[in-house]
Order: sequence, then structure tokens, then C-alpha cells
Amino acid sequence: MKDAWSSDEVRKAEEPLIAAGVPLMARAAYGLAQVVLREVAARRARTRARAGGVDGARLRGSLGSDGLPGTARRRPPRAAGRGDVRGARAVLLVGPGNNGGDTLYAGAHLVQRGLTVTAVLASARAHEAGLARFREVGGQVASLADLRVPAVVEAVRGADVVLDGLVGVGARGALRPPAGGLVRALADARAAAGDQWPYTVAVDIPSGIGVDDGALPGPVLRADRTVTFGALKPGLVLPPAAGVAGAVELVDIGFPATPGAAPRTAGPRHAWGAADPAAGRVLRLEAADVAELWPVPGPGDHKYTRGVVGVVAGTGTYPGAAVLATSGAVLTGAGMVRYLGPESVGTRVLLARPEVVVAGGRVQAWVLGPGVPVLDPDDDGPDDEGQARRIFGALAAVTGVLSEDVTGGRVPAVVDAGALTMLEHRLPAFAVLTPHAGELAELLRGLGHDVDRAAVEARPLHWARTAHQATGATILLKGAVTVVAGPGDVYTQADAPAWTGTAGAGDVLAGILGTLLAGRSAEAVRDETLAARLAAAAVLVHGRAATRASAGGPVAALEIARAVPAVVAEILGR
Ligand SMILES: NC(=O)C1=CN([C@@H]2O[C@H](COP(=O)(O)OP(=O)(O)OC[C@H]3O[C@@H](n4cnc5c(N)ncnc54)[C@H](OP(=O)(O)O)[C@@H]3O)[C@@H](O)[C@H]2O)[C@@H](O)CC1
Ligand SMILES: Nc1ncnc2c1ncn2[C@@H]1O[C@H](COP(=O)(O)OP(=O)(O)O)[C@@H](O)[C@H]1O
Ligand SMILES: [K+]
Repeated sequence: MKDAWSSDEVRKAEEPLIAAGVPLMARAAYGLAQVVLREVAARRARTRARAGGVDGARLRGSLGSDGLPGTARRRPPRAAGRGDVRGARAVLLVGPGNNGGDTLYAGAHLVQRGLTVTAVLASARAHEAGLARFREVGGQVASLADLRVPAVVEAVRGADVVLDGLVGVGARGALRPPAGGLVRALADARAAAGDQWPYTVAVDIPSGIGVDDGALPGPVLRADRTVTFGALKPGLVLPPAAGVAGAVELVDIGFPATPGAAPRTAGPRHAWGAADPAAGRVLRLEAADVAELWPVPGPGDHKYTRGVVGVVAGTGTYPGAAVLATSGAVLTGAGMVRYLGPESVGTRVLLARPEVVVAGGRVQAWVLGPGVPVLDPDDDGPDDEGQARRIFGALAAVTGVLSEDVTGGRVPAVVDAGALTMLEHRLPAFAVLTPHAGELAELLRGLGHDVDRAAVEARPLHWARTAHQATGATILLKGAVTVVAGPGDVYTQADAPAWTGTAGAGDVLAGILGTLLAGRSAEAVRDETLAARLAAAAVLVHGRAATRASAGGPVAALEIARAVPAVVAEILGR
């Protein structure tokens, strides 16, 4: 489990450590410098290899200094990257606070390793001790006020690496001038430069993101890598800011394993892993968490104890959604999948998946809505071939508005696509709504919010939480980073390649989640936070299956479903 800490939690964790004399900034700066050195060395090796047309590292290992094969083998192996960074140029963008301090101390390490480093001070103030150390080792210092923005952009363009140390977790809101103007110019230059841009490292966070909510309130320079200190921050895992953070790397500076736990004053060790977070945290599940959640059958289980999934999906116009949702459910390991829908669609489902039972009966979870048209309240005769009636019936069971004698009891449900427009009553948290941003905007408009797709994409966490509060349901908001908001923790999963954005991929996800909910149906009804964890687990499995099916190239939705069994086996370690 990855656990993101808010800026307040970071500050509270730092206080006792600073009081105990733990050199937090020195640790942060050293870790940052090591990452920069490693990346600069790796990029130079790649450039040399491309220029030479062969693998430069292999060449160095097999040729001696005289160019003759074999002589290099007698030399001791060099530490990775040592010497490969000499003469590289780095520009530091330095703000007034401790984020700038980290950057200046890291810059001093870079100077000592032979880089040419220029610090651009963006404000009249700078971390005094950090600046003194940087000057002492021979770093060059310039001020934004003297240089002006165009000259700084040129200096950055000519560098091998740029460190964004303008602001960190102490900042609030959009970057103010002059830092804001500089970052806007740099972001524009980066967008125009394509590949011809220096490796960009964000110090702790990309300056200007919403640290705690992942918003992008103003200009931000997109990073290739963010080196963050002590703990992940919510803005590094939440969209849209997660999209500008690049690869996120955590440097351990000695924070406790969980916020509020006793501080560790000894040497660094990894801060995540054993987290047992309090409610309301921003979390990301990993494979081990999904293995713990997975309903693995035991010898005493049979198809009914393993969970029956009822799928109401597809119409004559959109029969594929029924095939994809039932395939997702079957291949995730449902005890049984029942299909309810038009006969013509049922026939196609059976052709694709003969395991499916095309008949009603008791179920432990519902999948409602894939491939069912949006209900138009002004249209008195929607051509949905009875699917709306079936969905209303199932929702009545989920919400408990009908007697359990009639409905067979309250069970969890996945509410997708057309079914999202058929909500009449407050839902329990064990109903999981699975909209993409456009569908969530439509749902929210129906609840009286003036919001469109772009607004949801700008503040996905906020709107997912708003929808949860308004409907009672758990919200799984799909996207490149999928956000799950329910009564407890928020989950943010980024497990899938962009190829996954293809028609039908969401139908498969609905089926996967239906099987997970059916497998732990009674517990999900009892524990109001379980549906969100299962939803995040489904997203992880779906994303990994998409990665496997894609293998770096295009992916078709049905292939995602087909990859699920191998992914589950891998996660369970079999
Ligand atoms: N504490 C420690 O020992 C450790 C801290 N660590 C590091 O420190 C970072 C936190 O440092 P921090 O708290 O000094 O704040 P920081 O993020 O540098 O920015 C604050 C400055 O920015 C300014 N500013 C604010 N908003 C702004 C805006 N919108 N636009 C423009 N400017 C804005 C604000 O100016 P003011 O509002 O006061 O005029 C203030 O001067 C943390 O991310 C990590 O990198 C690590 O080394 C571990 C040890
Ligand atoms: N850029 C992206 N990167 C990764 N996953 C994506 C991306 N775009 C969409 N997805 C995923 O693809 C799926 C698309 O679902 P959805 O929009 O409901 O399509 P459909 O209704 O056609 O099945 C979701 O799981 C979503 O998270
Ligand atoms: K920063």
C-alpha cells in the first residue's frame, strides 16, 4: 500500500525530528543529488550509445583504453555513473523556502561531482545556509530579477538537467509572480521543444501543484521525475497533478511508518509498506494488498458460495457490452454468471461464453448498465428491450426499497453507463458507480451542480467525493488515474497503459468488479468501506491485464478480459 501524506502531516512528522537534530534537509538533498547523478549518467550513456551505433556500456566493458579488446577486464569495475557526469550542465530554479534549500544543497553535491551548476534565485530571499554552501563549493548564482525570464529559459534549454525547487509543501495556490511567470514560460518552451528539453526533476513536488488535492491551479513545469521526501504527497498520485509529476521516487529521510507514529531518529529506512492508515487517507493499492482482498476459493467452496454475478447489460444495438461484461466476470472467477437481457443478446453472450447462465435467479452482486442506453425521461417508450425495467428491479433490491421477500436481499452492485441515469433512491456504499468524467458530470448536473466534463477532470477528487456524499454510493471515477471515493479512504490507481482508453474496456472492468463484489458480498454489505477497496483492487487487476494484453501496443477490450486469469495467478503468487 502506498500512503500519501498531507502537507500538515508532513509538517507534524518533521517537527519532532528537527527538534531531535535529525539532518532532514541534508538527507533530502543527498538523496536528490544521487537521483540526479544517476539519471544524468544514464542519459549520457544512452546518447553515447546512440551516437556510436552500439551499446556504449558494453563497448566500455569490452575495450581497453587503447581500444584493444579484453584489456578493460583487468580494471576494477567502476561505480555506476561515476565520472560519466563531468561537465554536464545543471540549472537550479530556487525559491525562497526550504524547498529551495534542498535544491541548493543538492546543487552543491552536483558541483562536487564535476557538474557546472547555475542557481537561479527566483525571489529576493533564499535559504541562507544552503546558498552559502552552494557558493562555497563553486556554484554559480544568478537572480531572476537580473537575468529576466527569456534568459533563464535559454539557460535551461541549454542544460542537461533542470531542478525545480521553487516551492514545495509550504506553498498554497497558484504560483505567484515572478515564479509563476517563469514557470509559464518554461512550460511553454518545454511544450514547443519536444524531446529537445533537459531532464526535468521536481524537488519534492512539481512547483505549483495542489499538494493535498492534486489540482493544477496555475502554471506547472512538467517533470520527468519527482524526487519526494519522507512520504508521498496526495498531489503526486491524484489527477490531474499526477500527470505532471513523471516517475515519482521517494527518498527516505526518517519519517515514521505512519503519520503520527513515534519518530525515528536513527538512519533512513523505507517509510511505506506497513501503513495502517486512519480513515480518509489517499492510498494506492499494490499487488500484495489485492492478494489479501481476493476471494480465493477453498476446498469447501462451490459455485454458489463463491458468488453469483447477475449482469444486466447490452441491447440489440449494443450487444458487445454484454459479451464484454460477462467475459470480465467469468474470467475473474465468478462461481456463476447470470445474464438478464434480450434473447438475441443472450444468444450472443452464450456463443462467446457458454459458461454464462441466461436465466434469472438469486445473485450475490449485480452488474447493471453496460451497453444499455441512457434513460431519457422525456421519451415515453425507450427502445431498451426491457433493460431499464430489469435495472430498476435490481436497484430496488440494492437500495432495499422493496421487501427482501420480493428481491432476495440487498446485495452489492456495479452501476455503469445507462444505469447511472436510473438512480431514484439514496444508495448504500456497497453500490459502486463507475462513471468516466463525462458521465460523472452528467450525474452531478442531475443533482444540481453546474459542472461539465472539463470541470470534473480539473478536480476529480472533489467531484468524486461530492457525488459520494450526494448519492451515498462509492464512486469509481475512471481515467488514466482512476479515483475511488467512498465512506473511508480514497484510492487512486494508475495501473493501465493509455492504450486502455478503448471502447468496451469499461464494460470489462464492470464485470471484474462484479465478481469481486459477489465473492465478498455479505462482508461488503456489512463493512461500508470494503466496496471501495474491492473497487480499487478491480482497477488494479484490470490495469495489469490491459498492460499484459497490450505488451506495449494496441489492446482490444476482450483481450483485457482474457488476460485477467494470468494476472490474478501472478498476484496470488501461483
Ligand atoms: N522543514 C524541513 O526541515 C524540511 C523541509 N523540506 C523541504 O522543504 C519544503 C517545505 O519548505 P517550506 O515550508 O519552507 O516551504 P516551501 O515549500 O519552500 O515554500 C514556501 C515559500 O514559498 C513561498 N510561497 C508560498 N506559496 C507560494 C505561491 N503560491 N507562489 C510563490 N511562492 C509561494 C512562500 O513565500 P511567502 O508566502 O512567505 O512570501 C514561502 O517562502 C518541502 O517541500 C521540502 O522540499 C525537506 O528538506 C525536509 C526537511
Ligand atoms: N489514458 C488512459 N490511460 C489508462 N487507462 C485509461 C485511459 N483512458 C481510459 N482508460 C481506462 O479505460 C477504461 C474506459 O472505460 P469507459 O470510458 O467506460 O469505456 P467503455 O464505456 O467504452 O467501456 C476505463 O477503465 C479507464 O480507466
Ligand atoms: K518543487
